[in-house]
Amino acid sequence: MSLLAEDTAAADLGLRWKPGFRALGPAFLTELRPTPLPDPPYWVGHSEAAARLLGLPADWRQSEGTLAALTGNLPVAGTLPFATVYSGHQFGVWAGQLGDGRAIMLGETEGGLEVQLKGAGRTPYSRGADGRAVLRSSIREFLCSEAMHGLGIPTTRALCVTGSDARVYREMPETAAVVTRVAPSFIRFGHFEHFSASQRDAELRALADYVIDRYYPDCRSTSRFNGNAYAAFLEAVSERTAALLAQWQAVGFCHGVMNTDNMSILGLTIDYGPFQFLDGFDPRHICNHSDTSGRYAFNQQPNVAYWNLFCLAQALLPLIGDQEIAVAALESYKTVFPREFESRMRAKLGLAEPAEGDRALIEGVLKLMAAEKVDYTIFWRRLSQHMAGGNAEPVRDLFLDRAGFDAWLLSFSERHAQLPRAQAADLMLRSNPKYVLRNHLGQQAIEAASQKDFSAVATLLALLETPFEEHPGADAYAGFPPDWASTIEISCSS
Ligand SMILES: Nc1ncnc2c1ncn2[C@@H]1O[C@H](COP(=O)(O)OP(=O)(O)OP(=O)(O)O)[C@@H](O)[C@H]1O
Ligand SMILES: [Mg+2]
Repeated sequence: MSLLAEDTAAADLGLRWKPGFRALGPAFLTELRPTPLPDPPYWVGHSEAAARLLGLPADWRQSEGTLAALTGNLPVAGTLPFATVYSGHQFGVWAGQLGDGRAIMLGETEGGLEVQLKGAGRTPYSRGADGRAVLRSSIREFLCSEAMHGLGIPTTRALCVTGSDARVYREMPETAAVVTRVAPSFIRFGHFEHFSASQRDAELRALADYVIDRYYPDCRSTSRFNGNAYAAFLEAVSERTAALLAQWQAVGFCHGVMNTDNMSILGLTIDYGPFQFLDGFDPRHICNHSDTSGRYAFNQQPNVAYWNLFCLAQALLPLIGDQEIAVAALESYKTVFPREFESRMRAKLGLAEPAEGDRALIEGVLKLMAAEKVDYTIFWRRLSQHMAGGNAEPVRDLFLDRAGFDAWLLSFSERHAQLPRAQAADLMLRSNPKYVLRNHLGQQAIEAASQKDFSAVATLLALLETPFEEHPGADAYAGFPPDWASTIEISCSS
């Protein structure tokens, strides 16, 4: 019997729904409803861009029941919510079954977007935890999802955050919040690992076929790997992941929890927990306070992604059928990542076309920055402004080693000597954001929101949606982090 059969009231979001992932059947998910929060919900933040993406009506927040429905307090008309099962490797160790312990899928829209409520209550996969998310981590996830999109980086999106005064206990009492997330698919490497590790080959095949048919149809007609569609799929995921990692490294984004259950099969950034945009450039920066060994340090990320892809390859092995082919399907990661990374870094340097010596130019400036932990975002933006006609002094001022910087700047200028400066400046200003979601900015918005002032969430969102624009009057959001920023400790607790 339908879970909705007994509903007397449901909110109509004005969306049409289709079975999507749910059609895979009960081996993959458990149907259940979100658990209502005891205290009335309120809006904390919302993204009109995500609303347009979903095809919501212009007055979507005004329609009756929407706030309650997106907090999990009222069913959404036409949906049969569920939680999915996955497993994964956490911090390099097999963790066994995990699953959506607090993310509940409402369903998939006719437009092909899945909608999830993160923090909407316990599921059979909660493993003793409370199924909730706290306000601070929900604001961070909401803002960063939309910020990544603004930066042009593939990501799950966030429609809104709703809050409630309901208590949630972490290290201390906090309040609950729910993020409405949106993505073409929330399937992770861990979904494949789950069925492979438990030797359920039929389910593994059904899942792979579903993902290939929906998201990687070209793999069916591959001429590579003796026409092995599963190997072609693995290669395609490797390449998307490589391209994603290149973007993370170029923008200075540290994910913090690159477990295989937090790796999207579509190459999207997923699970915004202890992430951080670098302040000073420190390649070994560890953003997750719980990551004591530095497994997920900034400069480890490309290798970790490859390690995670290896886990995916292992999971797909029963389908691929040949170890050598599986390993071969991972190979392109090693060429796509450096190629994409160099291309992104060249764009940051205003270089549309490659030339010999570019790698040295990139490595040279990163080395100088690392030596003095120069602010990563500010450096690139000031360099862009210099290219756009500004004086070199503001860039120079970032370095104590003036001679070292001057030598680099000379080779940079020589590289640009024959190139049109306006075009280079334009490329740089489109590649080097002025605004990123630094920890302290998120923290200020969180502190205001916890006093029920949600204006800072909205202000930050507006800047982060178009981070390459100047936004006159908002320079305070583009400055150096205050001293207290380095004392912010963000851990897995969320
Ligand atoms: N408060 C909680 N209640 C129930 N399950 C939780 C809770 N926090 C984390 N989990 C579960 O623990 C596992 C690992 O958590 P992790 O922090 O990677 O994910 P998450 O932030 O909950 O969600 P997602 O990856 O969907 O963004 C997942 O199975 C997750 O659902
Ligand atoms: Mg997760």
